[in-house]
Amino acid sequence: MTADTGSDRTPDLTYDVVVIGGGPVGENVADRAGRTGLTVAIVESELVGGECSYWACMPSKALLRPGAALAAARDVAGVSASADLDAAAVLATRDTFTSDWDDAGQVQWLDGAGIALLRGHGRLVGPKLVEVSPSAASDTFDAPAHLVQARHAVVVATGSVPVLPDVPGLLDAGPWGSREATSAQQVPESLVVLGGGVVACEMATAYADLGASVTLLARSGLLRPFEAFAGEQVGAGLREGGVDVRLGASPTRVTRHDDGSVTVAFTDPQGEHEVTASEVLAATGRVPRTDDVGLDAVGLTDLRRGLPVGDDLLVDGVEGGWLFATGDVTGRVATTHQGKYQGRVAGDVIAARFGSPDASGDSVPAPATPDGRAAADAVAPWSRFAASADHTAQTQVVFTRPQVASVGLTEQAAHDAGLDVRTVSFGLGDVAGGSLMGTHYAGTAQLVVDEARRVVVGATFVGPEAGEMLHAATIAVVGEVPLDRLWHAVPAYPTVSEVWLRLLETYGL
Ligand SMILES: Cc1cc2nc3c(=O)[nH]c(=O)nc-3n(C[C@H](O)[C@H](O)[C@H](O)COP(=O)(O)OP(=O)(O)OC[C@H]3O[C@@H](n4cnc5c(N)ncnc54)[C@H](O)[C@@H]3O)c2cc1C
Ligand SMILES: NC(=O)c1ccc[n+]([C@@H]2O[C@H](COP(=O)([O-])OP(=O)(O)OC[C@H]3O[C@@H](n4cnc5c(N)ncnc54)[C@H](O)[C@@H]3O)[C@@H](O)[C@H]2O)c1
Repeated sequence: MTADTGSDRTPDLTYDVVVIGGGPVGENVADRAGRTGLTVAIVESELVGGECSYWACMPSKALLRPGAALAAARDVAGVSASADLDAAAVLATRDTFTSDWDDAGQVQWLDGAGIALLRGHGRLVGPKLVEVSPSAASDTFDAPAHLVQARHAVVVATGSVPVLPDVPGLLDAGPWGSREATSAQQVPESLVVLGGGVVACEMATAYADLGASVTLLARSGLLRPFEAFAGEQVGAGLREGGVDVRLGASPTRVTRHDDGSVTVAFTDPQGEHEVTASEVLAATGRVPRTDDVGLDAVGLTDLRRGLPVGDDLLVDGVEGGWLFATGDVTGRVATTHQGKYQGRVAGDVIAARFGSPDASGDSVPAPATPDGRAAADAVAPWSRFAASADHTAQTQVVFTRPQVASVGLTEQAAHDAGLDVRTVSFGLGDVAGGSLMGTHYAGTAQLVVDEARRVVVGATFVGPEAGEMLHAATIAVVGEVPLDRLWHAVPAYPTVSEVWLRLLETYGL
């Protein structure tokens, strides 16, 4: 069903700001943009809360936590943790985290925040004009399309979609994607995982914990964008958990059999092989969701790498400074927390530029370019109107066993950026706090230090619950805290954080 398009049609509805996509990022933009009295509507074609709430972050972590807790308990001498996981109970708990795929709670939150919800598929049909047509997933499927006018700004927060590799037979085999892996109601007896990235490593861990026999086929190494030692330690952890990890393994054909099982043929440095399992999961990456959002209607094409934005989250090359993009669709971040950070920045820029004077007294510099940007030097980096952390301080935690937690630049990325860096590392099991955590507690902490400024520009922690150690490093990187001052941040004894002291001593302090 389509509406007449174009600016000659009278809009059915008008809001100051229209956000296309009600995932975690769109919700954050809407919330912040409304702070100075602007009216805001979110257009959502599926569930308010997006991928993260129902098929990504929350359900996947609910599947992973029981195995991590059990492994930690088993490693403590004197604790009797002989029980296995109760897979049915784990799946049932996961269902509570997704509210049984019902978004009523999030809709209630939107209501409370005064944000209008327009259920349906949003598509730009001209500058500041969004057509909202019924989507198959919405209960208004028979309703007519609406034309919605945005007085000031439209924000695209449509997320990303998975990519299926061009392997003969894979599409016909009806593979699982991350949605099926995070929402499965039964644990398959065996599972082949294609990919060596974050989804592959997390889901291989979860399904091995739940009792499936898992084979992971990674084209190269594991967790490639991270420091190499992270992938190596996660690979060792997966093998210890019973996963058959094959590196350098490229799938060549996938065949679904009449009995429901599936065979994956692959090559690796040793030759040609086959593995047959109950199910196959394609965890081979995602791309920004820029299709069917009407971006061509405002002159934007070739968006395979995402919607290009500046640090103010305004989309490059659109006149008038009204089109913003945030989250996965920008291609510059791929996690919920970094997308929500962008959402806060975009929301603040919109609120300050178009709303009543901000209670905080901050104001965003006036537009100075045709695409509505402030002059290049007018917005201070690290002000709340610039997503500066996108460049040098992105954080991520991979919830494998061991966990991988990182912030900022890897050693290689720092070299590529022309920095003269030195790395120091220390074993997590070699500090008193670590030894108390468990008999086999181990892991690695590494800092990447910019020698010219003597500040930390990157950090990676690999170990049990390493994610909880990350924020100290994030503060050091964002705050550009000199090592000589970090020396005075005294870690409590006996905690694993004492590794900070050991790292600084190793550096030479
Ligand atoms: C298995 C898995 C696990 C993950 N785990 C983590 C994790 O632990 N931590 C983390 O930080 N990140 C994690 N991520 C990444 C995280 O899910 C994404 O970065 C995050 O969801 C991006 O948020 P978003 O709002 O940009 O997009 P999304 O969450 O994808 O939301 C976009 C929303 O827009 C809607 N939409 C799209 N197009 C339209 C349209 N034209 N009209 C109307 N509505 C539209 C969609 O229905 C959706 O609701 C994980 C990803 C996967 C796949
Ligand atoms: N904890 C978290 O923060 C978290 C968890 C899950 C996902 N995510 C995010 O979601 C996004 C998607 O994750 P993902 O794991 O799908 O993507 P990814 O980009 O992390 O990994 C994709 C993997 O698929 C492999 N691959 C790609 N094409 C292939 C082909 N033709 N044949 C064989 N292998 C192929 C790649 O080599 C890589 O190992 C990522 O950006 C990730 O950061 C984050």
